[in-house]
Amino acid sequence: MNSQHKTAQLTASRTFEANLMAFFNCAIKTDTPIAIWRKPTEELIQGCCQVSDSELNIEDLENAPQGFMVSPFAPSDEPRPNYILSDISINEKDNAFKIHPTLQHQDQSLETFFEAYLETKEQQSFDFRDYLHKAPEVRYDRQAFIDLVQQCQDAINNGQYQKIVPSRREGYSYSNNFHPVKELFKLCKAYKNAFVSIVYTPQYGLWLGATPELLIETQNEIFRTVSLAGTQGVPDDFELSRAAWRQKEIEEQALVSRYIINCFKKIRLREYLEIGPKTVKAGNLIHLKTSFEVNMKETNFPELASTMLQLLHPTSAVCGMPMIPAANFLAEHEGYDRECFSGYLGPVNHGGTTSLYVNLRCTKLYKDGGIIYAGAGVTEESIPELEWNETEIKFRTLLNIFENL
Ligand SMILES: C=C(O[C@@H]1C=C(C(=O)O)C=C[C@H]1O)C(=O)O
Repeated sequence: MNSQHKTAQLTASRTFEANLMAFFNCAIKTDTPIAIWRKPTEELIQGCCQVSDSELNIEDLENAPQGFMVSPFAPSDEPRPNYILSDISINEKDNAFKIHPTLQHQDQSLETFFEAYLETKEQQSFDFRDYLHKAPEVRYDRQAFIDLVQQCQDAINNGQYQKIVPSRREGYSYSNNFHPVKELFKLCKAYKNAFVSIVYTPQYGLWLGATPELLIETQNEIFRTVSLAGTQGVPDDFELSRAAWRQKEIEEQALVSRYIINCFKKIRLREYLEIGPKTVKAGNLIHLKTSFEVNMKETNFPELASTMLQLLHPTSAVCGMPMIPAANFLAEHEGYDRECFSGYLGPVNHGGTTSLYVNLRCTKLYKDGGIIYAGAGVTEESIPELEWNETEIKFRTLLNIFENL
């Protein structure tokens, strides 16, 4: 049977959630890079995996093949693979696997994947945990984070920095019926304005998240980015018109906006639309957000996305200002490797659109539990205990959903 007929058979008469779960399980079992995502304000859940074995490092977004980009926070000396090709894809609307045309004739990897899929689908006892590594031990240490915030402030007061964004991580255990795909469906329902995703690659492991922060988007000739900072925890029924911000948050967010404008200046881009700052709700939190929009055709910047990606990441929303000294400060003092937390990820060249998000409100999943990550922007006005509280409420964005079975 050829793969096309087989894939039609594979998905017939099963719900999308069941197909997606089997797709995910099969990818984990066969160590195949996979991404599943839902964009903010959209309903459509989509997934893709790469069965061909090229390891790609893509910098040129404009000419990239359809796929999913995932990149860690810290730069590396060697180019690392950062791409999952869309060899096999599925979406909620069609509920059927699609095979990328370039693969139709090179079927061995497809055959192998779909055989494993059929086998996994029937395997009642399948447990994704069996294929993951054990979690590193992470000590709960409130004082260590408070001391780190204090160190950031001392450095800021010495005049070298305007802002530093320290972060921390914490371990948690799963309930028995925890499954990443089930959690993704719950996150999609709870957080309409978030980019919700699962990513697995042999190199970076398994990540699940619901981020409020767009890094860059291109949709036909329109380029977008945002500056997002300032955080307050709010109840479910909070009305945005009641939001009040302290000078600290207003300045902290303005700094991120200035950073973006400076990047535009560096490349002599003068025409952009700036909207905000506005208060936006992201789950249990509110933030200040300014949106920037550029018409790439009118300004004659067809490769703006690739250029801005190089200039923007890591923004002063997740690293600090000035960027390189702040990144060095964090590498020296933060005490752990952020891996994909506060890196970026998202679909590239799907129907003329590329959308990359900052990987926040995310967790790495292991055999015996998860590790959750959060950071907080520190300026000279920060109160260390409040920055600790901010990381605690940021953890709740995901943990409230996981616990609410
Ligand atoms: C670093 C994080 O968030 C960033 C920092 C924020 C802040 O300091 O207020 C707000 C949104 C994000 O840009 C995180 O969520 O872990």
